[in-house]
Amino acid sequence: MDELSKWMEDIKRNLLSTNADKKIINFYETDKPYGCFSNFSKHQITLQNKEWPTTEHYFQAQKFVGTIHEDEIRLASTPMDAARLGRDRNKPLRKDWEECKVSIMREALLAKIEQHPNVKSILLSTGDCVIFEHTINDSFWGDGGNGQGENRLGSLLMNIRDSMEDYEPEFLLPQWIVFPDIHPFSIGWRMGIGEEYLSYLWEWRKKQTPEALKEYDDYFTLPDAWVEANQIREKMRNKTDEE
Ligand SMILES: Nc1nc(O)c(N)c(N[C@@H]2O[C@H](COP(=O)(O)O)[C@@H](O)[C@H]2O)n1
Repeated sequence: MDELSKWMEDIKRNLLSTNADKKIINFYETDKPYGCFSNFSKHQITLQNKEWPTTEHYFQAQKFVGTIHEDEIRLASTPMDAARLGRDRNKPLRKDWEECKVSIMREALLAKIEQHPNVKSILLSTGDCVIFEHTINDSFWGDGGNGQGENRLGSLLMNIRDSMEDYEPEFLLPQWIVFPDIHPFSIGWRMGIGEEYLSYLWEWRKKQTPEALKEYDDYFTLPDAWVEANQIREKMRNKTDEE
């Protein structure tokens, strides 16, 4: 690599490593961005020659493997029902549950990711972001809502992501997070570091699937100043078209 190319690579590396602490994806509700990471998301999996409506159904049923409760949970109408049945302590919980529950969760997540290419592409698109199941309802699988939880579900997702063959750690935050002081109408987006960043962001976006970009755009919502600027731009464009 020649001197100039090396210098440009260094600039790019420095630019993309800023704001690393903001590379965070919180998920929980299935109807919110990155909700496909939740075990309650409606992604059917096939495991052990059986179909499971969600990873939650599979996970909860494995607490009673080999008993009538396993199929009872598999056939539950919703993941919430499956969780309720699985948490019923009147049922005979398998003796080794504490030792095997994390590997069973991993098995279920792997099946979901391998059997649903859209979930796989969304997971891969998170690059080197830290993924949290963000909820006060769970301090083992989730982050406890205050970051003090163990976040085992988020960690498993990251572990699977990072070991995938086509994994690329690159993840670019939206421009308004990286350069909050550059106004949407500023010349700063058409020259210098702002323009440079937009070109990297554009290249990165081109590598993502439409499903992954939808999650990204829904998660990183435009700040008011950018919404207003886009509306003004749109008005100006329409006016020019009319003339
Ligand atoms: N929706 C919901 N409500 C709760 O109260 C929860 N703890 C969770 N977390 C999810 O529950 C599953 C594990 O349940 P167990 O408590 O180990 O039976 C797992 O899918 C967590 O992500 N979700």
